Amino acid sequence: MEYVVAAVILLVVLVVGAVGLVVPRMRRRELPPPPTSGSTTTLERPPTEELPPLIEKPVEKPVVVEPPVVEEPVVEEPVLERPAPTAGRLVRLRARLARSQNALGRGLLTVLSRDHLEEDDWEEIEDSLITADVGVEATQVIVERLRERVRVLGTRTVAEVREQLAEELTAALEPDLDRSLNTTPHDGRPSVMLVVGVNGAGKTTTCGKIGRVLIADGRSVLFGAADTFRAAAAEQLATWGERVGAETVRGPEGGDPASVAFDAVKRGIDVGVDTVLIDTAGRLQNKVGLMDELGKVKRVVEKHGPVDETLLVLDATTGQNGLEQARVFTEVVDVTGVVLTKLDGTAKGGIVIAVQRKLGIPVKLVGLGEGPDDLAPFEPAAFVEALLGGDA
Ligand SMILES: Nc1nc2c(ncn2[C@@H]2O[C@H](COP(=O)(O)OP(=O)(O)OP(=O)(O)O)[C@@H](O)[C@H]2O)c(=O)[nH]1
Repeated sequence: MEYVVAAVILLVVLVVGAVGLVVPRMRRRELPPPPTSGSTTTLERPPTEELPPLIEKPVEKPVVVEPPVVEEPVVEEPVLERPAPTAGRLVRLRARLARSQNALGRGLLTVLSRDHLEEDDWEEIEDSLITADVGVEATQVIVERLRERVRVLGTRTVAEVREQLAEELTAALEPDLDRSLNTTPHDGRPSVMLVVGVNGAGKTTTCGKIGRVLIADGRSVLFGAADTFRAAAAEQLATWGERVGAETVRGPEGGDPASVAFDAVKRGIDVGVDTVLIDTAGRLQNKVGLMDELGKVKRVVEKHGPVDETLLVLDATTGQNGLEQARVFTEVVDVTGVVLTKLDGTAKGGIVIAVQRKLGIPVKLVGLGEGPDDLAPFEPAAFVEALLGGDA
């Protein structure tokens, strides 16, 4: 009997043990399969960074006391411009001229390339020059001389005749005339330059450009805004001055131009500049008024000493008409040089020859654009090359 009881107990123990082993295995089988190495499933790690820190340190933030923002006025140092050097300017600006002169150059070269120059051909050459505003008289002289040279030469090539025409045009421009500007101070005072011309011719702009030319060449300049008729003119001139570091003496709008001119020269003497440039008004509606005003400006300025240079500014686009206006000025003041502006805007560059011939005054400067450095000392040979549109 005892054996039976012992056997039953043993059986129960075995059964309980077997059940204990089987049940956990069955549970494990119900779990999802573990990820294999080729699977794209990504292992998700617990975001350790998101775990709360074990000990939270209190973050000490410095207390910043922002000063109140005080806006200081920005003092801008004026940046002075450096004008382009004047040497070789005409050659540099030649393209401007050549562009508007193409018709003349091409026309002339077409005629010159003909085998035999007949009477009609010479007339065609004359017409081309007259159309370019060279002037009838000057054209006749030029063509006559060219014909003579071609006749004497006998055989000729286009290049040779073109060269001879260039020489004749250059000769008509009197290359030996003195075209220098009288801008050197003397007798302990600055050189004084008056700039005159009809309104719109480009006086104020030219004054500014000349100032830059002089400064580029190492001179010191002072502007006198004696065009009190147009308030904007004084403003315009002062702006030119600020850009290159030249002082501008101005007067009240509608004030006495002679008084501004006088003050400008006085100031120029006091501060010891090299050149005083005086811009004047150019109302031509009333010739008597203009004569009176300009004459007075000149007389008053001359209380300080003689005017050294009087430049007449002429708009090249007004052609032969401009010549008549120019004459009025030569009657009032002793014009020593001509500035021919806006040559970039006309195909009639021949006006330079006509102006010099009619007025008997050298063209000293030419304006070839609105840009600040678009003013060039006049060089006859370089100008003619641009006129004919060939190689220099
Ligand atoms: N294309 C071109 N324009 C020029 C040239 N010179 C001057 N101008 C322009 O001509 C216009 C008249 O120039 P101003 O200098 O104001 O003429 P102004 O003679 O002083 O005129 P007033 O003060 O009214 O007597 C301006 O728009 C200039 O930019 C030049 O050589 N070429």
